[in-house]
Amino acid sequence: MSNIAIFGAGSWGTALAQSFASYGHQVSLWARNIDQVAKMNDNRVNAHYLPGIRLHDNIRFTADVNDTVGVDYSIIAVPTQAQRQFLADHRDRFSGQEPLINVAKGLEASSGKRLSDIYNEVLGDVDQRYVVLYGPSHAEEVGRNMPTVLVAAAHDEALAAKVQQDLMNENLRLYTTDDVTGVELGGALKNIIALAIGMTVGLGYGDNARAALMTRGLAEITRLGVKSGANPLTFLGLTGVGDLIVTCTSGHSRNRTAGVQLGQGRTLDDVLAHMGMVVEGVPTTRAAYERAKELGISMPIVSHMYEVLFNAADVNQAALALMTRSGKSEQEDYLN
Ligand SMILES: NC(=O)C1=CN([C@@H]2O[C@H](COP(=O)(O)OP(=O)(O)OC[C@H]3O[C@@H](n4cnc5c(N)ncnc54)[C@H](OP(=O)(O)O)[C@@H]3O)[C@@H](O)[C@H]2O)C=CC1
Ligand SMILES: O=C(CO)COP(=O)(O)O
Repeated sequence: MSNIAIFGAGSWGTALAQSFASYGHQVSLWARNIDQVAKMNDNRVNAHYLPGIRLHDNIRFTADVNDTVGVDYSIIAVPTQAQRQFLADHRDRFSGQEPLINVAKGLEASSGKRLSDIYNEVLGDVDQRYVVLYGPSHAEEVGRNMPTVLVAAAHDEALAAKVQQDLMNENLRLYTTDDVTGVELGGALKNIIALAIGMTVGLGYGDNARAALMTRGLAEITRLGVKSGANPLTFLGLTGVGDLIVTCTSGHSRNRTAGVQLGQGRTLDDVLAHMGMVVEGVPTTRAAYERAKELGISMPIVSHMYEVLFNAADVNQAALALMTRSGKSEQEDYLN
């Protein structure tokens, strides 16, 4: 059994803590808010982020990152836009040898960068310690030990295999890959499509529109991914089509929920102010839009999402513009 530190006691960090603790691992769950730590200690529940679940006795709570030195694995579940600063603030804490497992899904809005790039920039070259653990997985289910299948991606295949061997349990199956780029892009970009799908729900569009958005969204994700050096097959896997399906179809999804509210006519500021949880697809839309421009890739859904989110474009007009693009060949258009 392993000693695991999890940084970020939002819904995902807490759910993973519960899953690992339930199967015998010792988990330290770090939150920045000392009052939240005290409440979790007293009540053994994360009332805001994962209500209704009694947290396992193998989890200890802390607000001190240095209280977690010497663990076998550090798992970082702080939202994407906060990770650069979080790592910089605690650079010494992360200067050890243990694997660093990132579970946040997104691209940095200010730079368009993937999280593996940010880790290397802030902590020095940590490619040999870096793992990304993604897949179709809502916290509300993982926290209740409902069957879930993820992918551990690492440049060092032996490290991915060690994570698989150490952390897999009967309700959390892990696959491995060395395609860090593909896994990071699939996990980040599906949130944009889930926002778009939510909008179609809010607008009263039908199942046909949603199936089309998922399929053509996957084409855009694959296009950006392949141009960035990813293996195209990764986008047919758990962290591509798998995560796209769960996020676009589940009532648990924060991105889809935000999209529904936007489709119903609420403003972005209002939706984000009342969500109470992170909506990664919003900043990632900005990042993906800029990356697509830099790389010269056509990403029409992402471009229209950018206009709707940040330039107050009308969502019905955006849908019409997508429907009336010039005719294309499906296969020829897939990677071009
Ligand atoms: N929820 C899910 O089902 C899944 C989420 N993910 C990914 O995990 C990541 C975290 O998401 P999730 O747990 O859902 O988010 P939540 O909104 O549930 O929680 C966010 C957590 O991050 C903390 N936080 C916010 N800003 C900072 C900061 N600057 N420094 C340190 N901590 C900070 C919050 O603390 P505070 O309360 O003090 O603000 C809170 O504990 C996201 O990238 C998401 O895409 C991946 C798979 C599944
Ligand atoms: O990544 C997720 C599911 O795999 C969570 O998606 P949301 O952030 O939209 O809830």
